[in-house]
Amino acid sequence: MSTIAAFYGGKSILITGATGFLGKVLMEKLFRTSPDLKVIYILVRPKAGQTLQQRVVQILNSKLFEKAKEVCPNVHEKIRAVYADLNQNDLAISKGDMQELLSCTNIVFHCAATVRFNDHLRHAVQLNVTATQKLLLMASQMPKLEAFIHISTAFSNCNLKHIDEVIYPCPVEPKKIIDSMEWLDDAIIDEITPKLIGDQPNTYTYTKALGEMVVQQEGGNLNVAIVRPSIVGATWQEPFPGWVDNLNGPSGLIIATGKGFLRALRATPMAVADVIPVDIVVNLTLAVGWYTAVQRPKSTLIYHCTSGNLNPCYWGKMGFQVLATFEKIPFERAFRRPNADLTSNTFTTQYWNAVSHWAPAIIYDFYLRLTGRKPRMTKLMNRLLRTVSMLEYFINRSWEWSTCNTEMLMSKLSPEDQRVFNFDVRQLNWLEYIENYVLGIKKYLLKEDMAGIPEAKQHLKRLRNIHYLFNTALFLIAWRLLMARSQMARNVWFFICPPYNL
Ligand SMILES: CCCCCCCCCCCCCCCCCCCCCCCCCCCCCC(=O)SCCNC(=O)CCNC(=O)[C@H](O)C(C)(C)COP(=O)(O)OP(=O)(O)OC[C@H]1O[C@@H](n2cnc3c(N)ncnc32)[C@H](O)[C@@H]1OP(=O)(O)O
Ligand SMILES: NC(=O)C1=CN([C@@H]2O[C@H](COP(=O)(O)OP(=O)(O)OC[C@H]3O[C@@H](n4cnc5c(N)ncnc54)[C@H](OP(=O)(O)O)[C@@H]3O)[C@@H](O)[C@H]2O)C=CC1
Repeated sequence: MSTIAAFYGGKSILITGATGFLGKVLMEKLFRTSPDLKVIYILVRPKAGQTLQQRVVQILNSKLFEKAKEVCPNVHEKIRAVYADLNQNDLAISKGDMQELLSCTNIVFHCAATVRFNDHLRHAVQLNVTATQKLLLMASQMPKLEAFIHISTAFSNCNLKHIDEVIYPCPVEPKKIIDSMEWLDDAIIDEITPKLIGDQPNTYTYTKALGEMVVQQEGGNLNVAIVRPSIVGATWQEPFPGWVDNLNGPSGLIIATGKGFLRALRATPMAVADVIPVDIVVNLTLAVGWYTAVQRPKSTLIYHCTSGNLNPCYWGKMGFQVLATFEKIPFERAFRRPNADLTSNTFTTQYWNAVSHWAPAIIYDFYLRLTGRKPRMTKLMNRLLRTVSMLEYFINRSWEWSTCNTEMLMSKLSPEDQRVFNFDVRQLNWLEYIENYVLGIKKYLLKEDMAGIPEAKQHLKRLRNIHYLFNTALFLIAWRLLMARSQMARNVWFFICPPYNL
C-alpha cells in the first residue's frame, strides 16, 4: 500500500487554481489514488457565463476524470466548490465558507496564478503576490493545517544562470510593491514596470519571485514548501499519455507549426528545452505535501521540478521530433505544409519572417479580398509573431537548476510510493513523449478525429503540389526578367529549351 496515498485518506484538502491545467491533474490524481479522502475544497470563480457548479460538472465529466470516477464513483460528493475571487481584497469568500475552510482544512495546495507573461503589473501582483499573502494569513488560522504547498516556477529567478533550491531576495520588498500598487495609477505603473522588473523578462516571473518572498516572510510558523516546475507539458503517463487542455508553454507553438502558420522560430537548437510533464509535477507535489506534513522540516524547503539536469532534451531535437510526428499524424486543414527552421540569428529570423510569414499572409489576404471574403491572415500572423516574441527569451537560453531536495525526497519514498508517485524524469523517453504530446494536442485541444488523418495527408500533398507549382512559376518569372537584361541568361535558356525552328 502506498504510504502517500494512505496519508491523504480522510483529509480535507484545499486547492486554489483547481480549474487550471495543473490543478485539474492534481485533483484527478488525488481522487484516483486516495478515494477515501474526506473532501477537496476548491476556490472557484464563475467564468464565461458558467456558474461554479457548471464549471465543476464540466471538469468532472471530461475524459481526464474517467479513470478517477471508476475508482471513486462519488467524486461529485467529495468536491466542494467555494465561491472565491483571488483578485478581491477579502478573496470574496463568504463568512460561512471561510469558517468551514478555516476549521476543516488539513492541506493547502496553492496553484492559482496568472501565467500570462504580458499581464499588467497591478493584476499580476494582485494574484501572484497579494493573494498568496492572504492565503497564508488564512492558513495561519487553520488549527488542523498540516502543510501549505505553494506552486511557483523554476523561472522565478531566470535572471540567474544557475539556480539553487533557495529563495533569492528581490531588490524591492514585496510589501512595498503591494502597497504601491494600491495607490499608483495604471499609467505610472506602466512607466515604472521595466525599472521594477529589472533583468526579469516579464511581469509573470517577477511576481512569482515576489510571491516566493512572501511565502518565506509570512509563512514563518507554518509548515510550508515550494514546488518550482519548469515548462509544464502534457501528461507523460497518467491518467493517460498526451493530455493537455491549453495553449501555454510549447502547445500553442506546436499547433501553429502543425497548421503551417509558423515556419521559422528564433530558437537556439542546443539550448535545453526544460519541459516537464504535468503528471510528474503532480506526483512530486503530492509527495512534497506528505513529506512536509509528516517530517515537518525546520525550514521552508524548495523543490525544483525540472528535466534538464537529469534527462536533457534540446529545442532542436524537440522541434525535429515534432515535425517528424506531423508526417505520421498531421493536423487537419493546414494553411501550409508543416516545416520550420530554428535559427538563432536575428537577421535570418527577419528574412524568414518576411518570406515565410508575411508574404504568404499578404498573398492569402489578397486572395480572400478578390473572392469577396474578409482578410484575416495578416492579423493572425501579427498575433502569432507577437506571441513568439514573448516566448523567445525562454528558447534561446539554458539554465541549470539544482535538484538536491527533489532527489532527497525521492530517496525517502518507499518502492511502492516511487511507483505510484513517480517523479523520476530519467525514465522519460523524449521521442515517445513528444509523439504522444502532438497526438494529445490533436485529440484533446484541437478535438480532431483520428479518422480524418488520410484526408489531412491528402490535403498536405495538395499543398506540396501548390508549393512546387508556385515556386516554379516564381522561378520562371524571375528568369524571364533576367533574360531581358542578360545575354548569358538568354543563352542558358536557349541551350536548355532550343527554339522549334532551329
Ligand atoms: C541541430 C539542428 C536541429 C535543427 C532542427 C530543425 C527542426 C526545426 C523544427 C522547428 C519546429 C518547431 C516546432 C515547435 C516546437 C515547439 C517549440 C516550442 C517552443 C515553446 C516555447 C515555450 C516557452 C515557454 C516558457 C515558459 C517559461 C515559464 C514557465 C511558466 O512558469 S509559465 C506558464 C507558461 N505560460 C505561458 O506559456 C503563457 C503564455 N501566454 C501569454 O503570456 C499570453 O497569452 C501571450 C502569448 C503573451 C499573448 O497574450 P495577448 O495579450 O497578446 O493575447 P491573449 O493572451 O489574449 O492571446 C491572444 C491569442 O493568442 C493565443 N495564445 C495564447 N497563448 C498562446 C501560446 N502560448 N501560443 C500560441 N498562441 C497563444 C490565444 O489563444 C489567443 O488566440 P485567439 O483566442 O484566437 O485570439
Ligand atoms: N503551465 C506552466 O507551464 C507552469 C505553471 N507553473 C505554475 O503552476 C501553477 C498552475 O499553473 P497552470 O495550471 O498552468 O495555470 P492555468 O492558467 O491553467 O490555471 C490558473 C488557475 O488559477 C485560477 N485563477 C486565476 N485567477 C483567479 C482568480 N482571480 N480567482 C480565483 N482563481 C483564479 C484559474 O481559474 P480560472 O479557471 O477561473 O481562470 C485557474 O484555475 C501556477 O502557479 C503557475 O505559476 C509553473 C511553471 C510552469
